[in-house]
Amino acid sequence: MVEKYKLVMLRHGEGAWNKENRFCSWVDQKLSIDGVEEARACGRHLKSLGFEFDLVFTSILSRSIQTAWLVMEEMGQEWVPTQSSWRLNERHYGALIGLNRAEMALNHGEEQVKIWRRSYDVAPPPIDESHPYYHEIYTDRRYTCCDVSQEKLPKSESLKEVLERLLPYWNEMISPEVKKGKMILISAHGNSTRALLKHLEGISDTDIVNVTLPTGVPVLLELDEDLHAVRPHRFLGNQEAIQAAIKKVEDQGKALPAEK
Ligand SMILES: O=C(O)[C@@H](COP(=O)(O)O)OP(=O)(O)O
Repeated sequence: MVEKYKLVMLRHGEGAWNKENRFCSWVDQKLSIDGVEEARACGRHLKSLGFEFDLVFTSILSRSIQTAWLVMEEMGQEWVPTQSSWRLNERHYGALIGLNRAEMALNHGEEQVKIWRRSYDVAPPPIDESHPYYHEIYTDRRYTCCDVSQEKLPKSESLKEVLERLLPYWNEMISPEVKKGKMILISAHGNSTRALLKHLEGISDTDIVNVTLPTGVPVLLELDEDLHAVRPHRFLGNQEAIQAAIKKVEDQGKALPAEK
């Protein structure tokens, strides 16, 4: 297979609740101080590699938008048009939103937490009106401007369901631009990026369990003319540091507190 297009994807820099090891999902947390630096470092790295973007796509959550701004500012490419959609939002973690992963592992077991976090077709229990963040999410003005009505927005999602709501956006808005030869940056989230990687690389339902994304690290995907990946995705940067960052994210689901 011959490489024809390149695509850069990104999980935003560390958010405040990533630091506290809480499921953040559709709660609109800002980047932590470390997350701001991760995003800036990512921009500097992409600049040093000579990337020139034509279009940026983000979710409608601040941490993904803020990351895109910082990356593009460091690159001196602030002028590049940006489009945002709820379809790139993080997976809706339902009733788990706001809960601490290590406490959940203590109460429900590490295996169950891994299933909730990384399985392909298991959705966490849905959020309902009694949940402390329900009203904050569903009365937020940003969800009145989506291409589906508020009542149709998810109350919890498996990775499969994330892919189902993301694919129309990929097919209609992003992939035509890639096919025009535009260099695209997608600044999104751990699980919305996993869903897209699964689709483009043809990762199996069982192998996707082992894909974890660290925050603030660019992911390069090389695609053929039909937009299939010609080789597995590559994380750009210091590979040893990236592997350590991936392990840290995986360890967030262990019953012992993750190392800071
Ligand atoms: O919702 C969240 O807390 C994390 C993902 O959590 P895990 O799937 O890693 O538990 O999403 P992100 O930080 O990428 O927006």
